[in-house]
This record gives sequence, C-alpha cells and structure tokens, in this order.
Amino acid sequence: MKDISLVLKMMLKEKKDILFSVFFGFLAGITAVSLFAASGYLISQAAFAPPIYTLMILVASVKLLGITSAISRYGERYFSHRGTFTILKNIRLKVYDQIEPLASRLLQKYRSGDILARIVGDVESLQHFFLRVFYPPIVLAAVFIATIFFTMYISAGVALTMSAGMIVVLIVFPAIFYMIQKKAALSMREKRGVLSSEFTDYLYGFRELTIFQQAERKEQQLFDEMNQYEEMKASENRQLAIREAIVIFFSFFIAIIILVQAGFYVAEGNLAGTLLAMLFMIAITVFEDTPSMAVLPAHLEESKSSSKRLIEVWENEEPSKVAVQELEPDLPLHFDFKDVFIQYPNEKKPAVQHASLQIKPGKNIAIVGPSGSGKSTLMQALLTFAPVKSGHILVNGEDINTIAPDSLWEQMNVSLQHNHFFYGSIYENLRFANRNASAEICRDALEKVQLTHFSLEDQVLEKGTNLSGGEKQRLALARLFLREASIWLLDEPTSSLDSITEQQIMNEIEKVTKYQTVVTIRHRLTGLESMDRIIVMNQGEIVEQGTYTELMGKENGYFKAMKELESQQLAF
Ligand SMILES: Nc1ncnc2c1ncn2[C@@H]1O[C@H](COP(=O)(O)OP(=O)(O)OP(=O)(O)O)[C@@H](O)[C@H]1O
Repeated sequence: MKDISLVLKMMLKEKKDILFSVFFGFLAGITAVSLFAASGYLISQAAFAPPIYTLMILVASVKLLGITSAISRYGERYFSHRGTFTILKNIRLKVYDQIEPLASRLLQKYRSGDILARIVGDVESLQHFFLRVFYPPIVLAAVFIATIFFTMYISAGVALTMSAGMIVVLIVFPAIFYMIQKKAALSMREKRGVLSSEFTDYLYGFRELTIFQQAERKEQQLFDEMNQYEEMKASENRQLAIREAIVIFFSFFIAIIILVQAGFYVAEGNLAGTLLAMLFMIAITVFEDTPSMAVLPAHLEESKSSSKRLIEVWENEEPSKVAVQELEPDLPLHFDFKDVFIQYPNEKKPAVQHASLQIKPGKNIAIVGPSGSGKSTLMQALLTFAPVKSGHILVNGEDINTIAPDSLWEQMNVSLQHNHFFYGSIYENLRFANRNASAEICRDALEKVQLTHFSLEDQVLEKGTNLSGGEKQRLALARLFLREASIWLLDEPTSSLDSITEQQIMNEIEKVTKYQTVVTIRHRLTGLESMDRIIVMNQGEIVEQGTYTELMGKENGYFKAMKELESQQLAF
C-alpha cells in the first residue's frame, strides 16, 4: 500500500470522476448483460409466436438497453479518461514540487539519463493505475454480483457456476499472473534505466567518443542494449497475449458449461426452455470484459514500482528545514561555518571536514588550495547546494537551512567554474541575469569584460559551444554586472584568461564591489595582498587562515610554502 501511496493520494482527490466512472461503467456493463439477456429471451419467445405486443415490448426493451449501454460506455470512457489526465497532472505537479528544491543534489546522486527516465517514464506509467487497475475490477465485480443475483431467481445451479467463474477470473487468475509478473517487471525497469543512461552518456560524450574513435563501439553497445530491451518487451507482450487468451478461453469454457448445465435442467424439466438462450447470452456477456483482468497484474506491478521509485527520489532527501524565513533584502549578511562536514552521496571520503570560518559583510575573501582540496564545495555550501552532513552554517545567527533559499540567492552574484549558456542571442543570455536590463546596460557589461567584439544579436549555441573558454568566463562575468548583489561568489572566474585581461576585469569587479562581500576561489596566488582574509585548504580541511601578511609571516606555513613554490615555478 505504501508503494502505491503517491498515486492513491492523487487519485482520491478526484472522487467525482471516480464515482462517475464506476457508476457509468456499472451501468454500461449491466445494460449490456440485460440487452443480451433480453435478446436471448426474445429469440426464444419469438419461436412460440406470442402476441405481437409481447414482441414489441421485448424489441423496445432491447433497443432501449442498446442505447443506454452505448451512452453509459461513452460516459464511463469520458469520466475515466478525464480523471486519469487530472490525476497525471496532479502527480506531475507533486513530483515537480518535491524535486525542485533538491535538483542539484539529485544530479549528484543519479545519472542524468536515469533520473530523466525515472521521472518521465514512471509518471507516464502511472496513468494506467486508475484506468486499468483501480476501477475496472470494481465495475466487473459489481456487474457480476448483480447478474448472479438475477440468475439466482432463474437457476441457483447456474448462479453457482457463474460465481465460481467470477472467483477464478477476478481473484485466482490475477493473483497467479501477478506473481509471475513481479520478476519480469524488475528486469525490464532496470534495463530501461540503463538504456536511458547509456543513451544520455552517448549524446553528451559524442565528441570525445568520436575523437578517441570509440563512437562505433559505443553505438554497437547501445544497439545491443536496445535489441535486448526490445526482445524483453516483445516477450512481455507475448506473455500478456497468452494470459489474455487464457482468460478468454476460460470465459467461453464457463459459458459452455452454463449452456450444458442449463440444457440439463431443461431436459429434467427444472427450467423453462425459453430461458436457455437467455442464460447462455448472459454468461457470454458477463464474461466479456474479463480479459482486462489478464493485463491488470502487469499494470499494478508497473504502477507500484513507478510510484515507489518516484517517492524514493525525494524520500530520504527531505530538507531538514525547521521553518523557512525570508531574509530582508539589503540586510548585511554574516556567514559563520561551525565545524562543517560535507560528504557527497556514494563517496567514501568527505569533501570538507572540520571547517570553521567567518565571512563578515563587506570583506574580500580568497579561498586557495590545491586541486580537489574542497574549495568549490565550500562555496557550494554557501549556496546551500552542498550535502552538509554535520556542523552548522549560520547566516546572521540563523541556521542556513531555515532560510528561504530564494531570499539568499537574491543577494548573491555567482560565477561558478562551469556556467550554463542557452541557445539564443548574447542579449538573451545576458538578460537571463536581469530581465529588465536594457540593451545599453548589456553593452556596457560586455565592455567591462572586454567582449566588445560581440554584438547583442550574435548567436550563442547550446551550452556555449561556439565560445572559447575565456569568452564563456567573460560572458558569465558580464551577467554579474547586470545585477545588484551584496555577495559575490567567484569560483576561478578568470582561470582561462591571460594575466593582463584578468587584471583589467578584476579591476572592474573591484570597482563595483567596494562595499560588497566578495569570496573568490583562486588557483594563482598573485594579487592576494589586499585580501581581508585568505582561507587555505588542503585535503578537505582549512589548514590556515588570515591576512596575506599573517600567513607569509608564519614559520613553515602552508600558504608560505605554496607561494614560494609558485614563485620558483614562475622564475623558470
Ligand atoms: N558532485 C560531486 N560528487 C562527488 N564528489 C565530488 C563532487 N564534487 C566534488 N567532489 C569531490 O570533493 C572533493 C573536493 O572537490 P572540490 O571541487 O570542492 O575541490 P576544489 O578544491 O574546488 O578543486 P578544483 O580546484 O580542482 O576545482 C574532491 O575529492 C572531489 O572529487
């Protein structure tokens, strides 16, 4: 039940459509049974040449039942499909609400292809739950019970046979098929996830695969995976067809048994001969919709696992927020890291540990250290993106987790190591930072980062593939000049630039950030003399922190050693 809780909750919101679907489904089923029962009776009666009005009443009943059955069937389809689409919409909104705050963490946990396959595929497959799992057995059982009650008045023996048939079709077959289904569905889902991940890898890595002449091998691997998946799918379809055939065969078998049984009663004189055709027609019609019970277990298993897999995406990721409070805009922000420990999912080693530091408003902070020492992770923690396992990050004395992230990001100007660019013009890619920025302001920003050779109309391809590394960095920095922010977080903002351009752009940044907090991650150790504080990291720990003079004054200091090493390398 827990597995299916997501779709059940969303479904029960649509009670009206559920009730109408069941009502019209029942009406369509029972009128169909009555229609064929009346037809059977009509044929038998006609043989005895009854008064014309008897025939007229019977013919009129048959016509009325036929029309009611058709209209009810339409009503059933209308409400069940309307309900299904509304349930799907509710599920999509729910899933989006759940994963939106976790987006960055989820991409650390799952391969992007797998998460995409999960969310799109699993949500889609939940459409079958209401349509093929939930209400058809209710309707079928209701039609069966009403028919069996009616049949009991004609022949208790036939009613008993019909009840036995109903139990086999509604309970025994689905239970057996469900057990068989469980195993097969698991491997199908795994295969689908693998295939989607492999395909995404192939698309993203196509250039590298081509350069290293591995594209053909990867393609072959993908084709093999696809063929295996197709084979599994075909085998599943075959299985479903066989199960449907078994149920259909059984239904006919029961109808024949009922015919023979009723014939026997007629021969014995315990049943009127005119009712024989009617009973046979009832038996055929009441079992008519039972093939849906053959596919029900497959859809139930699929819905259960889809619902479970979707819940798993956010289940253990629930942010441990106590209360979400908005930060007042323009409030100077003071960050305080207290013994912070960060570990990425599925990683053995922590990325950052025992990190304690303060970032006071208006200060200029540099984070330095060897590659992989945890500098970017520390910055991600300021943005609330890092998986902090213990310790606290306080913003003006309040736990960062209790603060609405939007109100924090509103005060930040961020340039990360890898910045995203959208397919569109330079202008669109700039205005993405500030929708109100005029063309003039955007041109001015381009000038500050020395990208004057670009016009605002120039095209940027997806992910900025037509820009050089340095141009991408400068375009990302140009965005920052369009926004007012009290905190600037810059992760190696100029690493791809020559030192002269770097200096000129940093001067521009300094001009606009005179009174702002600036945290910069640096690889090069030049130009750090004016920093208010330098945080030195090594293997996930802050090994030193202080001003340039303090750090250089340390006997056997780590920063001093790094600086000396860099000077020696530059001298060569
Ligand atoms: N998304 C991630 N998932 C798992 N491990 C990660 C992730 N990001 C970083 N790490 C690991 O965390 C550690 C710190 O990485 P981080 O990027 O913070 O270092 P860095 O000092 O910024 O490195 P660089 O100077 O090369 O950018 C590294 O061991 C890295 O492999």
